[in-house]
Amino acid sequence: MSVVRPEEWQPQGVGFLEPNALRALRETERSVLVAASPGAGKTEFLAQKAAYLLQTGLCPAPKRILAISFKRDAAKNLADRVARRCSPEQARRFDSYTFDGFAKNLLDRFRAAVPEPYRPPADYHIELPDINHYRYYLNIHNLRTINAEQFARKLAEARLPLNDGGSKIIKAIQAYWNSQYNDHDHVLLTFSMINRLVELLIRENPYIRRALHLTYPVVFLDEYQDTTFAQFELLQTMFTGSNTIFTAVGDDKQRIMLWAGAMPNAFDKFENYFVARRISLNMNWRSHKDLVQIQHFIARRLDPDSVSPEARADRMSDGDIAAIWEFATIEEESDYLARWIAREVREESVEPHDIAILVRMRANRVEDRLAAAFSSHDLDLRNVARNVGNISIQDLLGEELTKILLRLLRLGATPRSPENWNASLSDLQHLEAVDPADEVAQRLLHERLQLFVRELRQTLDGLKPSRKNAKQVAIKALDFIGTSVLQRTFPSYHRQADFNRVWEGFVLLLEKSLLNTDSWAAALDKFEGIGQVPLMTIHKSKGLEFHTVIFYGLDNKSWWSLRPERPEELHSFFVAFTRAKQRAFFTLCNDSGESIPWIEELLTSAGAKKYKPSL
Ligand SMILES: Nc1ncnc2c1ncn2[C@@H]1O[C@H](COP(=O)(O)OP(=O)(O)OP(=O)(O)O)[C@@H](O)[C@H]1O
Repeated sequence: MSVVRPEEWQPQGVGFLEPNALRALRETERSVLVAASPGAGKTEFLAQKAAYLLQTGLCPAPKRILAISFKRDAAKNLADRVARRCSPEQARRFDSYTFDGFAKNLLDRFRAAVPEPYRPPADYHIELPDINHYRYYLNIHNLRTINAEQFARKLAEARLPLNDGGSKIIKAIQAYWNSQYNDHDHVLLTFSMINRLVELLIRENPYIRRALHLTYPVVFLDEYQDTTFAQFELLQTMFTGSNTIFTAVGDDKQRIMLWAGAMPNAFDKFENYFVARRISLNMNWRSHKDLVQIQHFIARRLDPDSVSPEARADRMSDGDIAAIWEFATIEEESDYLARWIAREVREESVEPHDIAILVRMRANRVEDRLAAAFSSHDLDLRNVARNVGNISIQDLLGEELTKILLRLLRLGATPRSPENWNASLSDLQHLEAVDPADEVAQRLLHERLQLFVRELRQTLDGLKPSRKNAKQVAIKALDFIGTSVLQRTFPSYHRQADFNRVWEGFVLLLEKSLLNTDSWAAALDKFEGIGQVPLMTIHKSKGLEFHTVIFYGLDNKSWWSLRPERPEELHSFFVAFTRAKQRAFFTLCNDSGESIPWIEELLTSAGAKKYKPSL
């Protein structure tokens, strides 16, 4: 693999990077904190910096880059961007994880080294509790005087081992750990407990620490503004004393996880601890000038010092770009949205998956409300938070197993697909650990894939694309790859229960996608959400972007917490608004609640209109 000289390296796949982005990219001696507004290209910058370090040999093999994002699909998005810009061998040295995924991976690999009495059995179960879980626990254990939110926060932050003679809350936390470990055949761990276990494991184990230092000279942190105290502490425990250089990107105005323990002073902490250089980006590549102007008006409410970014995208539509749509009834609202989206798809050629419906909470309820009207206009609504088995659709799509099997199925379902062919070949090389320079082995791999694709095409040609045939087809693809090969290659599938969760979700979603579908190719599109209108909470929309965003429910009941005295809610509002490339609309329905005057005033002063729409 040829190495590019650093001074000759050029940005990959984009025209150019702004001077500050280049400065931050070439800074490899010191940690950097890149602070910038929505759409400034922070995630893209990380992908470019990864390409720079990998292609110039500044991060030489076998050393790797560790990238940590907040959500599974953000980690996937970043890994995909790097894969598009680098050779497969280079891209494989880019480890893109979520915080939770990385911590769990370390726990599963080094579980035997976790000190007693905290060492969990290999078949521990993962629990995803909400606040009611803690309320219930405190209630039944007569600990009602302890506030559940405070308990959850402290549980996430308290260092292990817990001190026996500790305060009341520490004693309650110790009792909680005991109760989760009580039944040895059914030990239950939450991700915050896993974080604490791994922090203890690494603190106590200099060998693991050293291995981390040697493996990862470079660490990236995406959406850094929402890092929690426990996550930051884990990073400190892992990398203190190393030469690892950190690059964090984030936007203070998009901090939406304060309720979950995000550090309010995350940026200062980073600068001080890592002696980092702070660099700002000044462009907005996502949205056009008129929309950026409205965004900036809202941004100034969050931070009076915020600087107006330079908009780089073109405006593509003439009509309204931001408005509050008012409706009398839920039926009227659902009908209008369905008809409006259907018209946009038909007449303006906007793809259904490029029009997102965002909600503050309770996406399932909104899905129930909208589904009938949407289907009567031949629109499919995809609620990405819905679970298929025990995994959400959004998470499932970020899984390696999903990516590998989907590519194979696409090869079987479409006559020609060079992109999937190359990607599948590269998957096989990786899974079978074939040396790219070994021509004989490469040819054999090629022939194996060719044979399989021919067989799969024959199978699919003779098989009705129906729900009952989904599993048979999925098994065919899985058998070709081999369960044990996947489990050996990806640490997150080592435990059978983790593998099964993803595999079962894959089969269930394939079955679902085959309902009322007349071809295998169309079912795979449905599987990926192509041609469907996504519905998600603001939290799930972080880091994503859409041609048009429709925020559903700008009323005082659907968004009761949107009050001037709760700045973090305005942050959420800002995140929702800034997902739009071209237009952002808000619905207000009298059946659902009353208007929120201060936010309406903010929007209308920024340039948005308010009216009762009709088609
Ligand atoms: N240098 C560039 N040239 C052209 N397009 C770019 C460039 N940088 C980013 N983009 C595009 O701009 C959009 C926004 O980029 P990105 O998602 O990286 O922004 P971000 O700062 O991470 O946004 P947010 O904080 O809102 O999630 C993407 O579509 C990306 O492909």
